Formats: sequence, C-alpha cells, structure tokens
Amino acid sequence: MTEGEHGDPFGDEFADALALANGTPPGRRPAGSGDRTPGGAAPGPYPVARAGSPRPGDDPAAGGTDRDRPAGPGDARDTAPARPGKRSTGRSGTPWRTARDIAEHAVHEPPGPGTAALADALGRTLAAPLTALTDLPSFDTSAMDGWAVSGPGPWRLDHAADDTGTAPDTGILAGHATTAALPDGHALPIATGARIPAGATAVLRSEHGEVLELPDGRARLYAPRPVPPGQDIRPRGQECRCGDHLLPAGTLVTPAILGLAAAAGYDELSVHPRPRVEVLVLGDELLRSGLPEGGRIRDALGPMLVPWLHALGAEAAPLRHLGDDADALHDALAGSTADVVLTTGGTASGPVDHVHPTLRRLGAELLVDGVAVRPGHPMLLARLAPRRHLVGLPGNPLAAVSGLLTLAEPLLRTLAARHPAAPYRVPLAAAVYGHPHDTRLVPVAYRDDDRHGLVAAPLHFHGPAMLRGIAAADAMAVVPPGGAEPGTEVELLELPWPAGWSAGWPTPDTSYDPAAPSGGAA
Ligand SMILES: Nc1nc2c(c(=O)[nH]1)N[C@H]1C(S)=C(S)[C@@H](COP(=O)(O)OP(=O)(O)OC[C@H]3O[C@@H](n4cnc5c(N)ncnc54)[C@H](O)[C@@H]3O)O[C@H]1N2
Ligand code: MOO
Repeated sequence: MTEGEHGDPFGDEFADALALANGTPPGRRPAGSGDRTPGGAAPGPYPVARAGSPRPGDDPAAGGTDRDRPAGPGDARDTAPARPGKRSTGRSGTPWRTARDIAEHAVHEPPGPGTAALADALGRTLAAPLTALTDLPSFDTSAMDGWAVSGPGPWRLDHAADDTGTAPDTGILAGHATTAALPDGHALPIATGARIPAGATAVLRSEHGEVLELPDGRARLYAPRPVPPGQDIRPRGQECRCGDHLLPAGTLVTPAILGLAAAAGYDELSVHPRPRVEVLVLGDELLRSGLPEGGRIRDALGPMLVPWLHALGAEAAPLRHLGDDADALHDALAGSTADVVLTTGGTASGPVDHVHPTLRRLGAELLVDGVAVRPGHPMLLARLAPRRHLVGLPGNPLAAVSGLLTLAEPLLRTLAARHPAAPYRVPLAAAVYGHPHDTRLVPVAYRDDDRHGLVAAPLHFHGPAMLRGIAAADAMAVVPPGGAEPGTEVELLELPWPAGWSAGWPTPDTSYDPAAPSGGAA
C-alpha cells in the first residue's frame, strides 16, 4: 500500500473541520501538528492540551479540554491502583493494562460446567477434553468411486451381494456393507465412503479402469497400471483411534469442532455455561426508532451491544431502556441475577448520571473507577455481590466500545473460561498521535503494504461519539502514551468477528460516488 492510497488518516481537512467545530480558525494548527503524515508522528505532548485545537477525527469531547490536560508532576496516574469511592474526573484513572487485569481476575474461576447438546455448545468452552468415542474412520473406507479389487488385475467383475440386498447392480454404496469376502482376482463396484469388503486390497478409480464384456456374458476389469495395495482405501483409525485425545479442555467450540465432535460420536459436550449478561441502557434522550428529533438521538448502543456480547460468548437478557430514572436503575440492579450487568451512559458527574450514586446506595464495591484510556475514561467496574459484577460503559458510543473491550471482554472471558487471544502486533500504516499519559484505542483496518506486508491503517471518525471508524475497522490499535509513528508495531485488540472483514472493501476514506451504477465505489 502506498501512502497516497490512504492519504493521512488524520488529514488536515479533519483538523480544519474540527478546529471550526471547536471555535479555532482552520489552518492554524499548533507547531508540530503539520508532521503527522506518515514519516513524522507528532512529537511531544498531546497537542490538544498544548494548543486547544483538537486532533482531526476526534470531536472536542475527545480530550481537548482542560479536564483532560495532563496531570502535573507527582501525579500517580500511571501507577495508582483503583481507588474505590473516588469519582473519575478525567485526570486520573487505573492504567489501562491494570484495569484489564483487574477485570480478568474479578472472578477467580468460571461457573461449574454442564452438558449441552451440540447445537447449543457453539461458542462455549470445553470443560473436558474431547476424546474420540470411536475409531475414525470407523471402518476401512473407499476414498473414491470405482471398484474394490482383490490382488493384481485383471479382475473378474462381480455383482455385490450387500447386507440389504437392495443395490446389487450399483455395487457397494456408502452406508451399506457387504456380506461376502472378495476373492483374489475379483472386483466389485464401490462408492466413495462405502465399507471395503473383506479380501479387497485396493480401490481402482472409475476413471482408471476399463470393463470389457466377454463373449460368455461375464465382464473383466482392466487397469492400465498395477494398483498398489491400499490405494484409495482410508484405513480404519487413520484419523484417530477410540480414546485418542482430540482437543484439550478450554478449547472454544467452533463450527469445525461441532463437526469433529459429531464425527467422533458425541451428541452433547461438557462445556462451561455462557455468562449471563443484562444490558441496561440509560438516558432519557434516547429514541428506539426513527430519526433524531427535538434534541433526542437514536440509541446506538442497544443494537450493537447484544450481538457483540453474543460474539463474546455471553447470553444477553432482553435489553432494557431505563431512561434517567435513579430508582429504576436501583431496582434493576438490586433485582438482577445476571453474572454481569452492563450499563450504558450515566457514568460521569452530570445531574442525571446515576450510576455512581446508585452503586453507593447498593453498597457495591468499586474495583475500577475510571481508566487512563481514551476514549472511555469514565468507564467503571463494580462488584454488586460475590460473582455478580457491573461494567459501567460511558454513553459516548466509541467510549462504550472502549469500555466493552477494556473491562467487559476480560471479565466475560474469565466467566466463559475462554483463553485470551494470542497477542499480536502489526505495523501502523500512518502516524497516530498519542495522549501524554493515557493509552488510546484507535480503530484500524488491515491493509496489504508492499514494504511491511499486513499493516494497520488508522481510520477517520474515531471521536468518542462516533461509530463510523469502528464500523469500518478490523481491530482496535492500542496506542501508547505519546503516540506512534508509521511502521511502529502496535498491539491490536481483536474484534469478535473475522479479521479481514473489511479486506477488499474500498479504503474507508475513498470518496463515495453516489452517481456510480453500484451506488458507490465498488
Ligand atoms: N465534567 C465532566 N464531564 C464529562 C466527563 C468528565 O470527566 N467530567 N467525561 C466525559 C466523557 S469522556 C464521557 S465519555 C462522557 C460519559 O458520560 P456518561 O457515561 O455519563 O454518558 P451520558 O452523559 O449519559 O452520555 C454521553 C453522551 O453519549 C450519548 N449517549 C448516551 N447513551 C447513548 C446511546 N445508547 N446511544 C447513543 N448515544 C448515547 C449521550 O446522549 C451523550 O451525548 O461524559 C463526559 N462528560
Ligand atoms: O470522551 Mo470520553 O473519552 O468519550 O470517554
């Protein structure tokens, strides 16, 4: 990929638009902001804090105001543990990695395992090793359509006398079995998957043999080349023997594993239960359908969170919209039996931000109260009761995604007994500016680059209130304090859908041409 294909994902047009939105004349960016293009990451401290001009792609709430200025000397932001009871002000917070660690270890072990029918085991974790209940294949099997032959050719061609007597002319079919042994010098038609008769030494493929009718009415089968013994026979137990260890406990059940388990004789599996999650969407301003109007906006989190939770292996109760009603929130939390309650919004200190007061009212234990991550720093994790937790996601939609990945994912992973994804790092296709102290999570799309191979292209529209970037993303890049230059390998947080989701799509910042016949760039 060339630089020109994507341009600067944090390009000046965004700076201009957002500078205007923030009341700053466009084009008057602070010193150092001009070298954000590939080859020159913005050096030094967080430019917004320096000059009051937000970075393009963010909105002004992204951290450009006084509340987000870097803390002064002596601030314990990077080392301070969670301080239960202390409200997040935007100036401190549990370090991002520590917060993930706390969430991962908030419960010591997953709930006890149970059994689930195969269809219900998908996405759950094996609680016991998968051990073959049969040999695979369970009998010597023909790998091809053709003839079962005994000894060297030519062969006298027989009709099959199968155990059902239903298909003598078609030979031995899959699912049938022969009763008679095949004598030396004889052959029988056989289908792929059929059981090899006793006495057969090989299978001759249909396209490799020639049948000649003899004057006496009998038929002979000829092969142009000798047929080695065992050819095109899958021997019993080739894949596994009964009792063989196929997969360890702790394996995530995928569609392929359901197939293997069925082949190996399972009707049900020993798996860990899915964590049960309840999602409470807070905010009087939220509409559940139609267009935004009268200062009210659509709920973007409800439709997103439930399927996302499913992808994380959780079971979600029907979504509840509670408005900004403190008593309704209290009653919902007091009455919930879910392993995890996710709230959206209400985590900050506005007049109707009821999450903290309600947690105090319930006597909940705050394990994480604010995280040093952008966006999403007001996120929180609380223990409502032993083994029942609440993750408070900030209301801004990308901040909520950040909270989901930072706190909910590790907690649900432990509850579901899933293993963490293998950490992987990919070079950045372009510079990403950094916060001076906090980690940033930035949506990226995978691209193929001539020099680096797979690269992560940072996406526009990564402001805390925006979902356009994450909707086009393959992953979230973990950008360390201070930012990262092009080519820097950054850790990526996987999204729970296939990597390469966007592969082959037009580059997200490719301009959309509504006049094109397809309705846009193909
Ligand atoms: N004085 C301070 N104010 C704020 C701070 C702060 O540190 N001090 N932090 C800011 C940050 S950062 C964020 S993020 C938000 C978090 O606010 P809340 O969690 O209390 O969320 P709300 O105020 O309810 O909503 C924020 C924003 O998001 C919109 N929203 C809420 N829910 C949804 C939804 N389901 N779908 C779409 N949009 C939603 C809501 O309308 C607001 O615009 O606080 C800052 N303030
Ligand atoms: O602005 Mo907040 O950072 O969206 O979490």
